[in-house]
Amino acid sequence: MKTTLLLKNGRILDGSRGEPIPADILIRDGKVERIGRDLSTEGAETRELGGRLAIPGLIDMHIHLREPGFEEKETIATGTRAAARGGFTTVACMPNTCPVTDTPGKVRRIREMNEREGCGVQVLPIAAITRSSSGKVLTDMAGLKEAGAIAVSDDGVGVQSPRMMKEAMRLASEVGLPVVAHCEEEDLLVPGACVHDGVFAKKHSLPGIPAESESIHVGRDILLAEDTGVHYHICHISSEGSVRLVREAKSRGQRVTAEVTPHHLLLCEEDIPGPDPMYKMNPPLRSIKDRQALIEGLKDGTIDFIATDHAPHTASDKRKDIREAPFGIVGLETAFPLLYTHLVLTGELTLAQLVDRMSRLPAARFGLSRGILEEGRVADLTVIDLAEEREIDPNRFESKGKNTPFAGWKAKGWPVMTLVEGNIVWEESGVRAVDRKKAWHTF
Ligand SMILES: NC(=O)N[C@@H](CC(=O)O)C(=O)O
Ligand SMILES: [Zn+2]
Ligand SMILES: [Zn+2]
Repeated sequence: MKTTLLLKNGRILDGSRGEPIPADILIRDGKVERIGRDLSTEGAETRELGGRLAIPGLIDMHIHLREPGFEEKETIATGTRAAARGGFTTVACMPNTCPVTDTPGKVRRIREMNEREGCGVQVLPIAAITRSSSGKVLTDMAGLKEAGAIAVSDDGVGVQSPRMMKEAMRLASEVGLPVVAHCEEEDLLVPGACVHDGVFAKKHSLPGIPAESESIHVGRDILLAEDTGVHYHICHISSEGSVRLVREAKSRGQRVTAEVTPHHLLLCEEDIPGPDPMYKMNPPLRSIKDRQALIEGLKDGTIDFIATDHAPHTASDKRKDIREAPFGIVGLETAFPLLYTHLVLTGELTLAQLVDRMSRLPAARFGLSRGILEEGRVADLTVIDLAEEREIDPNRFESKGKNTPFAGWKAKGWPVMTLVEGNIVWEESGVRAVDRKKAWHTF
């Protein structure tokens, strides 16, 4: 049942605007009906925002929900709750489940499971490029699209054969699906490679993953995509070389987009305290130079937006030796506060730029009619408390995955309420406490 909801005294910031404006938001029938001062409506359910920031619902185009097949790591129920708690109203889930999402029926099943078990967050399935993501036979992309897949990806592995990739791009272009690429050339990997092939690997005598194993695929795919006209999107871009290649392709007007994760923006190999699997993810944390190139690329638009690559694993998975433990860390419940605290408050990005790169831009690049907070739009929005500082405690995550290197970090900018299509899907108790001055971000 859709109700009328009135959010009082918010500060509204949409990535496309520069400054937040103080206003109330009236939501009716799942849409933003009015944004303005001193709104009132008989009988509306009301929330006092106390000057807190209201932004378009965050959008994460790269997460792993693990269901079906790996329910001990995450389920659609727990993963969508983690998304809602992190302020995300739309997430796109990768197909590396068991079985791999590689048929129209499996795409439909994810959507049905989300209808039944999800907490209300919009889940957009990404289907596989090749059957079982084994790189050999293309999937039925027309059928996948018809079933509701929004893109194709073999995330978890790179498509090794350039011929296969070229065929995939031709087909994807024909049916109108973006190709979302996990860029990794296996010929450049050594067995057990688990961290970036750099100073940390050397110090701990660990087999390394070279930066070129990513960038060689980025370069290859940009060349392959050129005359197919496909929308080619690069997952979790991590190296300076890859950023340079994307910048060059964009300067020629090619339809290439890229995402970067919070952890690659905030950490590099020098921040890894020891051979701890909590710092093991693919691609690995690279050099400080790579990290700086990612921040630069995000600022100048070479990198289009931020995606968490939320990759939950069990505690026993992550207790293994770093060579054996699986790659991946969770991200949904810490992304916004970490980036606000460590990129906005430090002056690297403006708040509006961060919001834009986590809402409007991912939506725009994938043609989703979301990510903008204005009258007449779908009421997907998130309320953020910019003032209160809290420590990251994985035990309080809604996600089953507690695998984060950010445990114990202090951050500000916590989501306190998340609305999808006008329904409150997550609300923190205590949100009503009002201390306007404290809640306002100073510009
Ligand atoms: N990023 C990771 O380290 N792991 C992902 C796979 C992937 O995104 O490539 C996973 O599924 O666990
Ligand atoms: Zn990947
Ligand atoms: Zn991934």
